[in-house]
Formats: sequence, C-alpha cells, structure tokens
Amino acid sequence: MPDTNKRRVWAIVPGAGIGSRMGSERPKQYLELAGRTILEHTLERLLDQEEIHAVLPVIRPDDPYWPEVRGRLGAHPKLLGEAPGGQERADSVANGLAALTHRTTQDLVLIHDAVRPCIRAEEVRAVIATAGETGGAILAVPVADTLKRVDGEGRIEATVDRAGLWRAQTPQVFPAGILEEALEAARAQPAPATDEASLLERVGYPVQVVAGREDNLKVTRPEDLALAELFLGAR
Ligand SMILES: Nc1ccn([C@@H]2O[C@H](COP(=O)(O)OP(=O)(O)OP(=O)(O)O)[C@@H](O)[C@H]2O)c(=O)n1
Ligand SMILES: C[C@](O)(CO)[C@H](O)COP(=O)(O)O
Repeated sequence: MPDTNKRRVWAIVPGAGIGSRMGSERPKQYLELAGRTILEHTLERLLDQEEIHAVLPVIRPDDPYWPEVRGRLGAHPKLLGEAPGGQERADSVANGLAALTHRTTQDLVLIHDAVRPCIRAEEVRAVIATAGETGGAILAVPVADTLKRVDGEGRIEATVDRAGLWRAQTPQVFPAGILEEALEAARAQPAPATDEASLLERVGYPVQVVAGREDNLKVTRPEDLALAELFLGAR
C-alpha cells in the first residue's frame, strides 16, 4: 500500500515567457543546446528526479513550438498535460497550481524555471528535503560581486553592502496550501513579484535558503547560451 502520509512533490515548470531579453527568433526555452531544446533539458531532469511525483509544464496557449517538443518527450507517466501561461510569471504559476487538482494542501509544490536546464539532482533533492522540514525553501547563491546602485545615467549612486545578500534561483518549494494562500493574497494586492518566495514573505511565512551553485544559471541573455551548453556537457 502506498504511504498515504507521504507528501507528494508536484513540479510546476513556468515556460510561458517570450524571452525578450534574449532577442531570439523563438522564445528562448525553445533554443537548442546540446541537441535538445532548453525546455526539454529542464523537463527531462525533473522527470528523472525520483522525489518528484509529477511534472506540469506551463505553456502559452498559442505557443506554436510546444506540440513538437511534447511529441519528442513522448508518453511519460510523470508528465502531466500543460497549464496555460498567464500575463505575469505569478499568473503562470497560479494557473499551474490550479491545474494540480489531485494535490493536497500538505503536498509540496516545486517551481522551477523552464530556462534553468543545468539543475542538478542533488540540488533538487536538497531543496525538497529542506522544504519538507522547514516549510518553504529555495535555492540561492551568495552575492560574490560588489553591488552598486546606479542612476538612470549610469552613474554610481551608492555601494550596497552585500553582507547577507543572496541571489535567488529555482527550484522554489512550498507546501501547496501556503503557496495557494500567498498567490491569492498577491491577487488581492497586486505588486510586481519576480519569484514565489517573495509572495510568502509578504504574508509572513518563513522561507529557508539552500546554498546552490552558480551553474544553475537562468538562460536570460545571448551570452548565457554558451555557458549553459558548457555546463550541460559537464555532467
Ligand atoms: N508570464 C510568464 C513570464 C515568464 N515565465 C517563465 O518564467 C521563467 C523565468 O522568466 P524569465 O527568465 O524572465 O523569462 P522571460 O519572461 O521569457 O524572459 P524576458 O523577461 O527576457 O522576456 C521562464 O521559464 C519563463 O518562460 C512564465 O511562465 N510566464
Ligand atoms: C524566479 C527567479 O528565477 C529567481 O531568480 C527569477 O526571479 C525569475 O525572474 P524573471 O524576471 O522571471 O526571469
């Protein structure tokens, strides 16, 4: 009999962006690295993760590239259909959460950017384990550079103390009920949110940082492609 007390981990993969900073002819999640699209690399890594119960891509409804990628992924017992992307990232994640009709409020929801293909199994395992113990958890890396606040003309206004500053990544993992509450609160008081942890912070839920790696990069600009391909090859 399956352990009914076991909390399942549902992965939502936001992949409904347009990649404006990349400036490519197709959205960056469909650019090929090492013979496959970035989206395929990311989905395959999560599908291979034994701690993950199911994977749900979030895709723009009019996305012309997804059917071919979906076909190449084939039938996989853990790959759910797809949920429709929204105007903002948080809307896409909310649509994904709403589509997970079999989850419980205690189950964990793992959100991972479609454009972070270099994620490692041990990192996913670590952030899931921490979320299971502490509530919410995210991968992040400590800031290594000196940080400057710069005005509209490119002049330095101030140096920002980097002590205690980390760069958030994904996966970000939360109990489904708490994530749902934080997303609903965000709808009631809209303000830009570039990650899901910030929504939990707003409603007072603690989120734990798990030290990640620089090679879990988010493919954002053209110069990221060569680096991501290098990291994908160095498995
Ligand atoms: N409305 C949106 C916006 C973004 N994303 C996803 O969120 C992840 C991280 O976002 P980002 O790197 O900003 O991707 P884009 O929004 O596509 O890039 P840009 O901001 O350069 O347009 C990506 O996998 C992107 O597809 C999404 O699912 N829905
Ligand atoms: C969620 C994220 O990857 C954490 O760093 C980042 O905030 C995504 O931001 P984007 O503007 O959607 O790329």
